[in-house]
Amino acid sequence: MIVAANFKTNKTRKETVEYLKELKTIDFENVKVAVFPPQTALTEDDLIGAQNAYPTVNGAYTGEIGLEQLNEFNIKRILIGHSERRHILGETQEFIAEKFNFFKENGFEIFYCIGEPLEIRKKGIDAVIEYLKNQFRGIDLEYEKLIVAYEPVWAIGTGVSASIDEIRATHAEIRKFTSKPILYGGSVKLNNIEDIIKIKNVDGVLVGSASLDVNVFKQMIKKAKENK
Ligand SMILES: O=C(CO)COP(=O)(O)O
Repeated sequence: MIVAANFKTNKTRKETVEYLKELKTIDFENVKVAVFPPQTALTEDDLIGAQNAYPTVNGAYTGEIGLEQLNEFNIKRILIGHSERRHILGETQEFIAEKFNFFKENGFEIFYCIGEPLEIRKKGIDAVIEYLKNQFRGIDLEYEKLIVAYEPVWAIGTGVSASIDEIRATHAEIRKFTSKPILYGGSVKLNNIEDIIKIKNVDGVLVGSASLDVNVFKQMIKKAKENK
Protein backbone atom coordinates (compact mmCIF):
# COMPACT_ATOMS: atom_id res chain seq x y z
CA MET A 1 0.00 0.00 0.00
CA ILE A 2 1.40 3.33 -1.07
CA VAL A 3 0.20 6.81 -0.13
CA ALA A 4 2.02 9.66 -1.82
CA ALA A 5 1.77 13.45 -1.63
CA ASN A 6 2.51 15.67 -4.61
CA PHE A 7 2.89 19.25 -3.38
CA LYS A 8 3.30 20.62 -6.94
CA THR A 9 4.29 24.31 -6.66
CA ASN A 10 3.28 24.67 -3.02
CA LYS A 11 5.22 25.03 0.23
CA THR A 12 8.63 26.38 1.11
CA ARG A 13 11.61 24.42 2.41
CA LYS A 14 10.82 25.50 5.97
CA GLU A 15 7.18 24.41 5.64
CA THR A 16 8.23 21.08 4.15
CA VAL A 17 10.63 20.36 7.03
CA GLU A 18 7.85 21.11 9.55
CA TYR A 19 5.42 18.99 7.54
CA LEU A 20 7.73 15.97 7.53
CA LYS A 21 8.32 16.26 11.25
CA GLU A 22 4.59 16.23 11.94
CA LEU A 23 3.94 13.48 9.39
CA LYS A 24 6.42 11.19 11.11
CA THR A 25 4.39 11.19 14.31
CA ILE A 26 2.27 8.39 12.81
CA ASP A 27 3.04 4.73 12.32
CA PHE A 28 4.21 3.82 8.81
CA GLU A 29 3.89 0.09 9.29
CA ASN A 30 2.30 -1.63 6.24
CA VAL A 31 2.33 1.56 4.20
CA LYS A 32 4.91 3.24 1.97
CA VAL A 33 4.62 7.00 2.26
CA ALA A 34 6.26 9.32 -0.27
CA VAL A 35 6.34 13.11 -0.41
CA PHE A 36 7.16 15.10 -3.53
CA PRO A 37 7.91 18.72 -2.54
CA PRO A 38 9.08 21.48 -4.90
CA GLN A 39 12.74 21.38 -5.90
CA THR A 40 13.75 24.13 -3.45
CA ALA A 41 12.49 21.97 -0.59
CA LEU A 42 14.43 18.80 -1.42
CA THR A 43 16.14 17.50 1.70
CA GLU A 44 17.80 14.28 2.74
CA ASP A 45 14.87 12.24 3.97
CA ASP A 46 13.63 8.74 3.12
CA LEU A 47 10.16 9.99 2.33
CA ILE A 48 11.22 12.56 -0.24
CA GLY A 49 11.11 12.22 -3.99
CA ALA A 50 11.67 14.73 -6.78
CA GLN A 51 8.73 16.00 -8.85
CA ASN A 52 11.00 16.28 -11.85
CA ALA A 53 14.61 16.26 -13.03
CA TYR A 54 16.41 16.41 -16.35
CA PRO A 55 17.86 13.13 -17.66
CA THR A 56 21.47 14.16 -17.16
CA VAL A 57 24.14 14.03 -14.48
CA ASN A 58 24.78 17.74 -15.00
CA GLY A 59 25.27 20.12 -17.91
CA ALA A 60 23.76 23.13 -19.70
CA TYR A 61 20.02 22.83 -19.06
CA THR A 62 19.02 26.18 -17.65
CA GLY A 63 16.34 25.95 -15.01
CA GLU A 64 16.62 22.19 -14.61
CA ILE A 65 18.29 19.96 -12.06
CA GLY A 66 20.03 16.66 -12.78
CA LEU A 67 21.36 13.62 -11.01
CA GLU A 68 24.18 15.55 -9.33
CA GLN A 69 21.69 17.79 -7.55
CA LEU A 70 19.52 14.85 -6.47
CA ASN A 71 22.53 12.89 -5.27
CA GLU A 72 23.44 15.70 -2.90
CA PHE A 73 20.31 14.82 -0.93
CA ASN A 74 20.51 11.09 -1.59
CA ILE A 75 17.19 11.22 -3.45
CA LYS A 76 16.31 7.96 -5.15
CA ARG A 77 12.66 8.53 -6.06
CA ILE A 78 11.11 10.55 -8.86
CA LEU A 79 7.77 11.38 -10.50
CA ILE A 80 7.80 11.05 -14.29
CA GLY A 81 5.04 11.74 -16.82
CA HIS A 82 2.72 13.85 -14.69
CA SER A 83 -0.03 15.36 -16.84
CA GLU A 84 0.94 18.87 -15.80
CA ARG A 85 4.37 18.30 -17.29
CA ARG A 86 2.93 16.64 -20.35
CA HIS A 87 0.33 19.35 -21.00
CA ILE A 88 1.65 22.58 -19.45
CA LEU A 89 5.38 22.01 -19.99
CA GLY A 90 4.90 20.20 -23.30
CA GLU A 91 6.86 17.04 -22.50
CA THR A 92 6.54 14.49 -25.29
CA GLN A 93 6.29 10.74 -24.82
CA GLU A 94 9.76 10.38 -26.39
CA PHE A 95 11.29 12.74 -23.85
CA ILE A 96 9.39 11.14 -20.99
CA ALA A 97 10.67 7.71 -22.05
CA GLU A 98 14.23 9.12 -22.18
CA LYS A 99 13.79 10.40 -18.63
CA PHE A 100 12.36 7.09 -17.52
CA ASN A 101 15.29 5.16 -18.92
CA PHE A 102 17.87 7.51 -17.45
CA PHE A 103 16.42 7.28 -13.94
CA LYS A 104 15.85 3.55 -14.31
CA GLU A 105 19.52 3.09 -15.20
CA ASN A 106 20.33 5.04 -12.08
CA GLY A 107 18.19 2.78 -9.92
CA PHE A 108 15.47 5.26 -8.99
CA GLU A 109 12.04 4.32 -7.75
CA ILE A 110 9.85 5.77 -10.49
CA PHE A 111 6.28 6.94 -9.96
CA TYR A 112 5.16 6.90 -13.57
CA CYS A 113 2.01 8.93 -14.24
CA ILE A 114 -0.52 8.31 -16.98
CA GLY A 115 -4.01 9.62 -17.58
CA GLU A 116 -6.43 10.66 -20.29
CA PRO A 117 -8.08 14.04 -20.92
CA LEU A 118 -11.86 14.44 -20.81
CA GLU A 119 -12.44 14.24 -24.57
CA ILE A 120 -10.90 10.77 -24.58
CA ARG A 121 -12.84 9.59 -21.52
CA LYS A 122 -16.05 10.66 -23.23
CA LYS A 123 -15.31 8.22 -26.05
CA GLY A 124 -15.36 5.25 -23.66
CA ILE A 125 -12.98 2.75 -22.10
CA ASP A 126 -11.49 1.43 -25.35
CA ALA A 127 -10.37 4.93 -26.35
CA VAL A 128 -8.99 5.47 -22.85
CA ILE A 129 -6.91 2.31 -22.99
CA GLU A 130 -5.62 3.15 -26.45
CA TYR A 131 -4.54 6.57 -25.13
CA LEU A 132 -2.88 5.08 -22.05
CA LYS A 133 -1.07 2.51 -24.21
CA ASN A 134 0.61 5.39 -26.01
CA GLN A 135 1.77 6.72 -22.66
CA PHE A 136 3.46 3.36 -22.05
CA ARG A 137 5.56 3.70 -25.21
CA GLY A 138 9.24 3.30 -24.36
CA ILE A 139 8.51 2.42 -20.73
CA ASP A 140 9.67 -0.82 -19.08
CA LEU A 141 6.45 -1.87 -17.37
CA GLU A 142 8.17 -4.59 -15.39
CA TYR A 143 10.94 -2.36 -14.01
CA GLU A 144 11.35 -3.59 -10.46
CA LYS A 145 11.11 -0.09 -8.93
CA LEU A 146 8.14 1.05 -11.02
CA ILE A 147 4.96 2.40 -9.47
CA VAL A 148 2.25 3.39 -11.96
CA ALA A 149 -0.07 6.28 -11.09
CA TYR A 150 -3.30 6.50 -13.06
CA GLU A 151 -4.48 10.10 -12.87
CA PRO A 152 -7.29 11.08 -15.25
CA VAL A 153 -6.58 14.67 -16.26
CA TRP A 154 -10.21 15.69 -15.81
CA ALA A 155 -10.14 14.58 -12.18
CA ILE A 156 -6.98 16.44 -11.19
CA GLY A 157 -7.60 19.54 -9.09
CA THR A 158 -11.29 19.57 -10.00
CA GLY A 159 -12.68 18.17 -6.76
CA VAL A 160 -14.42 15.47 -8.82
CA SER A 161 -12.63 12.15 -8.73
CA ALA A 162 -13.32 9.39 -11.24
CA SER A 163 -16.21 7.17 -10.14
CA ILE A 164 -15.57 3.88 -8.37
CA ASP A 165 -16.68 1.99 -11.49
CA GLU A 166 -14.42 4.05 -13.75
CA ILE A 167 -11.43 3.47 -11.47
CA ARG A 168 -12.17 -0.25 -11.15
CA ALA A 169 -12.52 -0.75 -14.90
CA THR A 170 -9.48 1.33 -15.82
CA HIS A 171 -7.18 -0.25 -13.22
CA ALA A 172 -8.29 -3.71 -14.36
CA GLU A 173 -7.19 -2.80 -17.89
CA ILE A 174 -3.88 -1.29 -16.72
CA ARG A 175 -3.23 -4.46 -14.72
CA LYS A 176 -3.06 -6.35 -18.02
CA PHE A 177 0.08 -4.35 -18.87
CA THR A 178 1.96 -4.48 -15.56
CA SER A 179 2.27 -6.44 -12.36
CA LYS A 180 3.65 -3.41 -10.52
CA PRO A 181 1.65 -1.29 -8.03
CA ILE A 182 -1.01 0.94 -9.58
CA LEU A 183 -2.01 4.10 -7.72
CA TYR A 184 -5.06 6.24 -8.38
CA GLY A 185 -4.77 10.03 -8.35
CA GLY A 186 -7.22 12.84 -9.07
CA SER A 187 -9.23 14.58 -6.33
CA VAL A 188 -8.51 11.95 -3.69
CA LYS A 189 -9.79 13.43 -0.45
CA LEU A 190 -10.41 12.45 3.14
CA ASN A 191 -14.03 11.68 2.32
CA ASN A 192 -13.41 9.34 -0.65
CA ILE A 193 -10.10 7.63 0.12
CA GLU A 194 -11.75 4.70 1.90
CA ASP A 195 -13.93 3.84 -1.08
CA ILE A 196 -11.08 4.29 -3.56
CA ILE A 197 -8.52 2.26 -1.66
CA LYS A 198 -10.88 -0.71 -1.39
CA ILE A 199 -11.10 -1.09 -5.18
CA LYS A 200 -9.38 -4.11 -6.68
CA ASN A 201 -6.07 -3.26 -8.40
CA VAL A 202 -5.79 0.04 -6.53
CA ASP A 203 -2.52 -0.34 -4.64
CA GLY A 204 -2.46 3.18 -3.25
CA VAL A 205 -3.11 6.82 -4.02
CA LEU A 206 -1.27 9.90 -5.25
CA VAL A 207 -2.72 12.95 -3.53
CA GLY A 208 -2.36 16.57 -4.64
CA SER A 209 -4.30 19.35 -2.91
CA ALA A 210 -5.62 17.27 -0.01
CA SER A 211 -2.05 16.39 0.99
CA LEU A 212 -1.10 20.00 1.65
CA ASP A 213 -2.58 19.95 5.14
CA VAL A 214 -0.43 17.51 7.07
CA ASN A 215 -3.21 16.66 9.52
CA VAL A 216 -5.53 15.74 6.67
CA PHE A 217 -2.79 13.71 4.98
CA LYS A 218 -2.06 11.85 8.23
CA GLN A 219 -5.73 10.91 8.51
CA MET A 220 -5.75 9.80 4.89
CA ILE A 221 -2.81 7.46 5.54
CA LYS A 222 -4.62 5.98 8.53
CA LYS A 223 -7.80 5.45 6.52
CA ALA A 224 -5.85 3.86 3.68
CA LYS A 225 -4.22 1.42 6.10
CA GLU A 226 -7.49 0.52 7.76
CA ASN A 227 -9.31 -0.16 4.53
CA LYS A 228 -6.93 -2.24 2.44
O1 LIG B 1 -2.18 15.53 -9.74
C1 LIG B 1 -2.42 14.99 -8.67
C2 LIG B 1 -1.37 14.28 -7.92
O2 LIG B 1 -0.23 14.11 -8.70
C3 LIG B 1 -3.78 15.04 -8.08
O3 LIG B 1 -4.06 16.33 -7.68
P1 LIG B 1 -5.40 16.63 -6.83
O4 LIG B 1 -5.41 15.63 -5.68
O5 LIG B 1 -5.25 18.03 -6.35
O6 LIG B 1 -6.55 16.42 -7.75
